[in-house]
Amino acid sequence: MTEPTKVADDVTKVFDTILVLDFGSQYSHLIVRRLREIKVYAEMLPCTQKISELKFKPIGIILSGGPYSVYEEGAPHVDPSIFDLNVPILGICYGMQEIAWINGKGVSRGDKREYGPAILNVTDKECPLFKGMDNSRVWMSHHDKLTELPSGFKTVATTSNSPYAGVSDETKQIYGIQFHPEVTHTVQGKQLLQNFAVDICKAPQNWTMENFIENAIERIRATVGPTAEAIGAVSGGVDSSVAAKLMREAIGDRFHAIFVDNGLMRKDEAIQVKKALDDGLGINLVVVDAGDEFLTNLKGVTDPEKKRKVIGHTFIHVFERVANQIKPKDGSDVGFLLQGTLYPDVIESISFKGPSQTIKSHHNVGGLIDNMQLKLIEPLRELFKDEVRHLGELLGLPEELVWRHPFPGPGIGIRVLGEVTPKQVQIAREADYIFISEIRKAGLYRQISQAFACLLPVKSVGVMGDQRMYEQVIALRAIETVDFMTADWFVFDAAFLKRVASRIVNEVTGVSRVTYDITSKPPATVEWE
Ligand SMILES: Nc1ncnc2c1ncn2[C@@H]1O[C@H](COP(=O)(O)OP(=O)(O)OP(=O)(O)O)[C@@H](O)[C@H]1O
Ligand SMILES: O=c1[nH]c(=O)c2[nH+]cn([C@@H]3O[C@H](COP(=O)(O)O)[C@@H](O)[C@H]3O)c2[nH]1
Ligand SMILES: NC(=O)CC[C@H](N)C(=O)O
Ligand SMILES: [Mg+2]
Repeated sequence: MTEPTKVADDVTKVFDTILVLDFGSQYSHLIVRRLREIKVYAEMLPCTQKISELKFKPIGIILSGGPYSVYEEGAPHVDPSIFDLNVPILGICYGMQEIAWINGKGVSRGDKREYGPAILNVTDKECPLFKGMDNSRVWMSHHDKLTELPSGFKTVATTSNSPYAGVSDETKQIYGIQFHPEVTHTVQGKQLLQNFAVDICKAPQNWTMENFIENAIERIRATVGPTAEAIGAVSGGVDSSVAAKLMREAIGDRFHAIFVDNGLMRKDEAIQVKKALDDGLGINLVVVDAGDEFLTNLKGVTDPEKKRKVIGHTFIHVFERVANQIKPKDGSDVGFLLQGTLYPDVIESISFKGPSQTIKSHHNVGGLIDNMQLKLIEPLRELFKDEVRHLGELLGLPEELVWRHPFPGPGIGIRVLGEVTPKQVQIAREADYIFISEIRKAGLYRQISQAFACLLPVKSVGVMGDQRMYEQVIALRAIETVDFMTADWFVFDAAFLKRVASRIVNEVTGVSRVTYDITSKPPATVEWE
């Protein structure tokens, strides 16, 4: 008998990991991002993490910045046993002040706040942290400062305002910097993080999606076991499609995907999703046509929040009904539920929000878990969106699917302002189709983060073929964004907008006017409802 392959139950057992301890800086997650970009695996945990309860031994630790002052009562402090792990440590801003506070308490409020660029002067050219760096711009964001060197440390870099811009204790491999290497304004920030991770911590630079895939599939197999079956809701969006494809690779047709056509999808979407997932990727897909149910429940509802609730509840209802009809071959019950949770969701739930606030619990799709008592599988929970896209490409998902603009679960339901009726949905859908087709034709689809058409519940006068028209208004929205938290409107050339407007009023019955939304987020949100 052959020994079963031993499967690591956690990514940190396969990839050497740098631990980022978060003190609540708005940039903390960027430290993780930058390390991943240089193929070093990193995970973030709150600064209050007890080292004895850590599931893995990191190869290095980074202490992030944070809004507090180390000398304040109630300020967060790191578990001092990080210093007993004998791994390199890098403190950034608050992180450096924390190291100084622990090693001599020389931290106090500076005369003036320093926010913005400074020029780095590397005074110790031998310091491995600053290898290849000098005279470049770094980004500062602080008010507190070191008043003296922590014991055992020396100065390795300065700026005109910060005599302790970089400090080190090379025998213990502990480093501190006052500026933020994780933001792109720090020109050689990535170089510094690479110096720390690769040269000082000896990180192997093996974090690639090629290396991730195999292990992820093995981990799913080990979790689900040889006979159990799993279900998952898929939308045709990139996250759920990539997660579904991994499940398919891991457990074949013991994975059942459910796609709910809520009648609020884009034109031909249900057909396309079926074609891509079922025919294209061999995923066991159940398509549920529930359009009537959604539209019936939406009758008379105009309040945006109420609409979202109605759509959400109907979705859970339909999903549960269909899930209960799926019976595994061995007569048992379905045991697992797939969810496409990504690392930003995880980070949001573990970020350090301050001593007085409780840490937010993980939010997830539709409350399915509470109701369904299924065990959760989240194969993408360590990944950022661009990593998921790369994974999708490697798994052979079509480009069209991998680079699809995000589409909200409530779909056209929140893009028809006012009451959602089949007729209104049809108008919004046709206009959206023309807009997106023209964007594709112009080769702009990948430059734009998200684009769609909205139907406004106002009427406006027009004239067409000598006849008076009194019809509705379509608003077009196209945005550029990195993270969808902030966004700016996309600048089309006038000829493009003319073409789209003319096609929509000519081809879509019920529209007399087209406008283009030129509001940034904030203050406007991406969706109109
Ligand atoms: N019409 C649908 N049918 C089945 N599941 C759905 C549907 N719409 C949304 N979902 C579920 O809700 C989850 C969250 O949707 P969300 O839009 O955030 O992610 P996505 O659709 O997978 O990816 P993307 O962010 O690229 O749209 C999906 O992953 C999927 O599990
Ligand atoms: O799955 C989703 N369910 C929703 O209820 C939902 N509401 C907004 N969005 C998408 O989130 C991003 C930011 O949108 P807002 O600026 O409108 O909040 C944009 O990409 C929106 O399309 C949703 N996605
Ligand atoms: N960005 C930071 O980490 C700031 C740390 C500390 N609150 C200061 O003002 O210096
Ligand atoms: Mg989606």
